[in-house]
Amino acid sequence: MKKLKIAIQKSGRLNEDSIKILKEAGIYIDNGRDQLKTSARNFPLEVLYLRNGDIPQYLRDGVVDLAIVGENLLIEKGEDLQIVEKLGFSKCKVSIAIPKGKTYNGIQDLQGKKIATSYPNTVKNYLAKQNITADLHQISGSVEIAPNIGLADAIVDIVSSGSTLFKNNLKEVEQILTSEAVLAVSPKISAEANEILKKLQFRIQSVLKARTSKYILLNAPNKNIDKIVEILPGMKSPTLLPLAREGWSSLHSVINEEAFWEVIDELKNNGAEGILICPIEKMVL
Ligand SMILES: Nc1ncnc2c1ncn2[C@@H]1O[C@H](COP(=O)(O)OP(=O)(O)OP(=O)(O)O)[C@@H](O)[C@H]1O
Ligand SMILES: O=P(O)(O)OC[C@H]1O[C@H](OP(=O)(O)OP(=O)(O)O)[C@H](O)[C@@H]1O
Ligand SMILES: [Mg+2]
Repeated sequence: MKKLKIAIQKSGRLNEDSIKILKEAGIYIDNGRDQLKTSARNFPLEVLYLRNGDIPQYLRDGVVDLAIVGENLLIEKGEDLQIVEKLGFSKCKVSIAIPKGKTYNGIQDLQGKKIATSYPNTVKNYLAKQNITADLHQISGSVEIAPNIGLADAIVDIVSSGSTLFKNNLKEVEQILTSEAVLAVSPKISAEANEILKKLQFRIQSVLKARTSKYILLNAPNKNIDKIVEILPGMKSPTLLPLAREGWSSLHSVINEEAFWEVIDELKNNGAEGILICPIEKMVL
């Protein structure tokens, strides 16, 4: 039987969450500590554990059909590759940072300066748009140390919590882009593999939808039901069940987690009681 070939990062920031999202989609694979290639037990999927940085080329060559990769890396060296799904984890920024003590009046301050980065194309394109030319030094890691050892005036690197910048006495002055883990597809994917991809994508979408949604149950006086239905975002027709208590109903619905706390207050102000919020494992639309 034909299998879909997926690349996931062998080790690093993307590895664990990549395996987790497949697992939540009901696809079980080994973690790749010893093997570089494995097959899913219950889905036509072959998994190759690769370096994040090598993945764009493997996609381009058709060595793998798809991959879970950092969006920022596709911007750096895979702009020709198609993203079919944003996966919502490994969120970060790619930013310009300079020593804390230095003043910064704008991008023109970087004209002719030395910039250390692992993402030269991203930096070049960003600066070119603003008519700035700088002296780029490509290094593959520990970029934040560069200004402290006299290698550069500024750096461009990934920022998440900001703690690496802080520890190295640097401050963020420009945000170039935001990134998250994405599912990217090879331009050489076969029709047969594409059919399996559609099935995988459907499962992943169910997982992602469930991750951002909560199931809500509450009791409310019948006279306030219309108002409460109005408050609950996104649900046109919630389930209503009569309670043994005269004049009251139980209302069930699905709400988006982000809107959640604001709505809870409004619900309480409108007489809602016994509010339960439950996680949803899968959401099939
Ligand atoms: N601190 C972070 N917080 C959130 N996401 C991050 C962070 N650092 C990196 N990422 C994201 O995870 C991806 C992988 O980063 P990681 O540092 O694990 O590997 P890498 O150095 O890009 O690659 P390789 O696997 O080739 O060694 C990055 O492209 C970025 O999208
Ligand atoms: O803002 P923060 O939360 O501190 O995260 C940012 C840091 O995380 C990444 O490095 P990583 O830890 O992946 O190490 P690496 O350089 O070996 O890839 C990135 O290159 C930054 O250095
Ligand atoms: Mg890293």
